[in-house]
Amino acid sequence: NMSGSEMGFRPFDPESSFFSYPTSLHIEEVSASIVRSHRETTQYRPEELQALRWKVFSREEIHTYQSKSVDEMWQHCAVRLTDAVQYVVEFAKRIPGFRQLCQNDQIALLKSGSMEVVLVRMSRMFNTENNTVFFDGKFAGTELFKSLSCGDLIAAVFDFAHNLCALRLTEQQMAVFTALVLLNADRPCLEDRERVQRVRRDVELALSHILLRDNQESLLHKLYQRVPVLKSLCALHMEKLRWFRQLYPLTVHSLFPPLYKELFGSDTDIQTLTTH
Ligand SMILES: CC(C)CCC(=O)N[C@H](Cc1ccc(NC(=O)CCc2ccc(Cl)cc2)cc1)C(=O)N1CCC(C)CC1
Repeated sequence: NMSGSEMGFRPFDPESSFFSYPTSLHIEEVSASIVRSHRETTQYRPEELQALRWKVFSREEIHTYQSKSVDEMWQHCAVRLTDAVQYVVEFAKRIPGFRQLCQNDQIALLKSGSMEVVLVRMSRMFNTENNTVFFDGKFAGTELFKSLSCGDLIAAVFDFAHNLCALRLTEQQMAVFTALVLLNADRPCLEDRERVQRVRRDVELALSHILLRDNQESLLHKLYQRVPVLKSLCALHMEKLRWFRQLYPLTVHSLFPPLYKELFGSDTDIQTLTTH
């Protein structure tokens, strides 16, 4: 008969790292709690978006958007963007371990990660059949955003949403993936990277556990491959925003939502993020 160690049992050794390794029950709890937070903070459930799928803007409605001035349309999108970011902030606060990070690190992770999560979540409201994204209650094609005059950015946003949508992530996979996007220990200005890494480790295990259970381990590699594209898309957003702010400083200063400036502006005073 096989000896104890051959059968995979280890002698009890409280000093070994084995006992700090989270149990699969703990990992189940982490993924269940992240999926619940995701459901509570995504504004629309998949079945609702499915039902709205073919509500597209009429030619007249598209024309109305296209006749807006550049700064008017930017302001309109900034409000929508801030709205989406607000829900991501709520989601982050409910990720197990996030609230235990120091305030500085919570803000640093949100400043650098919330836009990325908005862009990942956008793939949930993308219709790959007619290349439209959900906006203002209906589905819109790229032509609707013409007056933003940043066609390259809009094309990149639609491309990214299309490719991610094609992976057909389940809500659970999306929930845990977006938690991983936020819990990035390599972000700038973090005070306690090891702490972020520890919180991240359980979420990494949760994602592998979910993909293994769904028999979709190949998805892990595909998701990690999308991360650099996500980063470049955010960088493009920031670049365009700097371009816009140079052209319309007053609009950004007085008409953009405060949260927007805190998150994407350079000024560090972050009141809205931490209070609500
Ligand atoms: C009801 C919820 C389920 C929908 C949640 C949701 O994800 N909404 C997004 C948020 C959003 C908004 C704008 C962008 N980017 C741009 O418009 C590029 C130019 C730009 C950059 C910066 C500023 Cl300040 C202003 C304009 C990205 C994402 C949304 O409203 N969208 C999707 C993407 C298109 C391009 C615009 C409309």
